[in-house]
Amino acid sequence: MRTAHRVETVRQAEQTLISRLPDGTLMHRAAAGLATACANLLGKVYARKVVLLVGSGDNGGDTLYAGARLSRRGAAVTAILLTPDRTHQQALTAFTRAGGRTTTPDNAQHTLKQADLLIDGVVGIGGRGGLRPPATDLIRAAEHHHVPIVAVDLPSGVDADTGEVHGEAVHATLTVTFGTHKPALLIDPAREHAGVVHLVDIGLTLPPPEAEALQHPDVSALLPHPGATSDKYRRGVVGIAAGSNRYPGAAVLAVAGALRGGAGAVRYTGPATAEVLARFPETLISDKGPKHAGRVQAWVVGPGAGDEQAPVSEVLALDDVPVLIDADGLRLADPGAVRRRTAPTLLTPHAGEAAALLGVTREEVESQRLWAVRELASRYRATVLLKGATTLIADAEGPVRVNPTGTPWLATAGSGDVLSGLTGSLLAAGLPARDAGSVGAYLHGLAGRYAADGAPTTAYEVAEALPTAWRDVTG
Ligand SMILES: NC(=O)C1=CN([C@@H]2O[C@H](COP(=O)(O)OP(=O)(O)OC[C@H]3O[C@@H](n4cnc5c(N)ncnc54)[C@H](OP(=O)(O)O)[C@@H]3O)[C@@H](O)[C@H]2O)[C@@H](O)CC1
Ligand SMILES: [K+]
Repeated sequence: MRTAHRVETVRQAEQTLISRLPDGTLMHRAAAGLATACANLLGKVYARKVVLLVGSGDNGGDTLYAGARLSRRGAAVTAILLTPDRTHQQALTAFTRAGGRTTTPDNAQHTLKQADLLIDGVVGIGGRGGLRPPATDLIRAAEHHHVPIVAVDLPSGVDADTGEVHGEAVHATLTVTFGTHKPALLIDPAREHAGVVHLVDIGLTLPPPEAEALQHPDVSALLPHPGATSDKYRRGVVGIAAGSNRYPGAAVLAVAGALRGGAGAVRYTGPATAEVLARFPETLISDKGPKHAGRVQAWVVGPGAGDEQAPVSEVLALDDVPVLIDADGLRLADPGAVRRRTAPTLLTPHAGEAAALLGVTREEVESQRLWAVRELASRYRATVLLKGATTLIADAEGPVRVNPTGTPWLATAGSGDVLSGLTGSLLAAGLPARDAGSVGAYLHGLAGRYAADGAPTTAYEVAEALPTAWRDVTG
């Protein structure tokens, strides 16, 4: 599990540790890890041209100490001091003693153009707002000349706690972060600025995180495993109330996902019975609507529903069964009925649907994803899975789960229907809503990568790749 903590939490952990250690220990640990990561990226250090962009805080201090280490290993290191009168003095002394040179922003263009590497020490967890001049022009020049950039702790200009970006921010090749990830390193749009993220352990003891990203072993531990005695009912039956005369395909795709999600059986109700049975004869069919459909351990409602209100209301009224609401169902669901539910409810909007539910623009959701997912969870008293390049899964409180496995190829028609069926199946198999959402998104993203393999793919192929993703995770 990768975990991310807010700035305030990091600072508290730092204070606790610092009081027990000699002065400067943490900064030296950070700088040592940073220098090693830069050396690994460079391949060979000797005679390489390294440029440091040094801001006014400890982030600049880390950068100068790392620059000193690289200089001692034979690199030609030049520090551009953005605010010379506010530079970290001890670090600057160490840097110049190690043979590093300094320059001012006005004289830096030529040095930058020739650099093999730029280390971004403008600002770290103490930053507010986007880049400021003259850093803005220098970063633009480095990006223009394709100089690889290593960001120190965070890409300068991003908001550490929220992943928001107000103004311009560095686009790093590699971010070397200290002690723990920060939410911005997991959550878009900031995450896209971070490149590869490398964590340096500096010995902090940390409380529960603000955000967390599952990895293979975490997902494997959460997946349902049938025992010798489980029959189809013990493994869970998932009900799918989806599709309409206009969108029968959504029902087929939701069932396709549900059949690969670990439930023992899939029960379908809706107008696309013929289409579903033609593709999946193993589906149990009910023509009486959700209320009288028989035993079901979780319902999925909404994919391709069009304007069919009745199934959504019926499912929401089933108070002892977990429910996943997707797509048209989100628009049709009565917010009061969702809030009053006592069994778990999982809402799975994309940014446009989330915007409609919140009464804001899609752009506002895209730029404030953490806020949007938390706000929806709190307004609806539900678990919310906000789809996107990095899907977020949140309850009103507790760590937000960030799914790292997505691929842009998943932005294809019907892909969300597969996800809703799959996730509903995991709910029926007994996973809590947050786990079902995060495991569903993880497998779905991985399946998307297998199905696409670098080329366009279809939602149906994503569903077919789910067993491969499952085996990959558990193997
Ligand atoms: N905590 C830990 O465990 C450890 C922390 N460590 C390191 O310390 C870093 C935090 O250091 P920090 O607190 O000195 O803040 P930092 O990020 O350098 O910036 C503050 C300065 O930047 C300025 N400034 C603000 N916004 C700006 C902008 N947009 N553009 C330009 N400037 C801007 C602001 O000035 P002002 O806004 O007042 O003008 C202020 O002077 C952390 O990220 C890590 O690298 C490690 O050594 C190991 C242990
Ligand atoms: K930085």
